[in-house]
Amino acid sequence: VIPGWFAEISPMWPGEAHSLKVEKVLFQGKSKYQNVMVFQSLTYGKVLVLDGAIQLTERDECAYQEMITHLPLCSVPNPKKVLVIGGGDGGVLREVSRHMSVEQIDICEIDGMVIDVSKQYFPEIAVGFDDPRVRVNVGDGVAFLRESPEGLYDVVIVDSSDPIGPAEELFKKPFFELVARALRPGGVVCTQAESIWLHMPIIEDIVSACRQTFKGSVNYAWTTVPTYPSGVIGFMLCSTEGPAVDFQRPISPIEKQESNVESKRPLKFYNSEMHTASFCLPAFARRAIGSN
Ligand SMILES: NCCCN[C@H]1CC[C@H](N)CC1
Repeated sequence: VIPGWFAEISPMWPGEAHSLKVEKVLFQGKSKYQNVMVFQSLTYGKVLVLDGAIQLTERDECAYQEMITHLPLCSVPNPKKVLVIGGGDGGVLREVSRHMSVEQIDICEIDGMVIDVSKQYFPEIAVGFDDPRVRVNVGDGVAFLRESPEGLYDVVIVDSSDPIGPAEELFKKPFFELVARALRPGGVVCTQAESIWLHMPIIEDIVSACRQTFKGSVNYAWTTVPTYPSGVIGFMLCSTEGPAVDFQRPISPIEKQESNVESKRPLKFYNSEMHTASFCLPAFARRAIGSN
């Protein structure tokens, strides 16, 4: 370890470790589920770390939060009911609240410390919790879905950490089956789906579980996030049987919504071209994932 630097060392990405120069550690804690740390970096703003894995930095969180949210929400007409599993930093909530058609935003985050720490150190991200449509549940997303009514949600967003630790169950078929049950016909789920450079075997397992579970379309999209391992992150976009969803052509371009939020805080990353482009895969990934 180099003094003054945070190195993201993990068995999830052996032999490599993205590093950020640390100015000051602002918070260190241990919740019921994981180690939580916040530090001020020299060039990426404040950084949130869970069990040694970078969850977000102020400088590039826009790419992840905007893509994971607007890829699903701009793929269905008039989304009204949205569920976020994970997402305790509030960034996805902030992005969902841009959509004026949305009436109800449920969130189920397992670790209350993540919510508290985000509100204290990342107010620009935790602002998502202020939206009156948001209903917060602190608990396990699997249990939440077991208790939620069938066919309730238009969109489910699974904004999870990595499949090591509290999020492990969120990458397996039984969880996807609970998500499919909670979605309306033609409803859409978007999940955090790791890196095509680092996790092809994991992604292939996720894709095959999703193909067995979601009888609409199953697509993989990806984008660039400099501070995530290998500098990219992917998303599974799946729809249940019902009205067809064409993920590659956004039907409700968010940029054109007359929401007052847009004027106050314009999108930094997502637009319709990036939406369509995010489903284009390099040859090795297309061969492994396929597309339909
Ligand atoms: N809501 C914060 C983002 C959580 N997703 C991250 C994706 C990349 C992982 N290595 C760490 C979590």
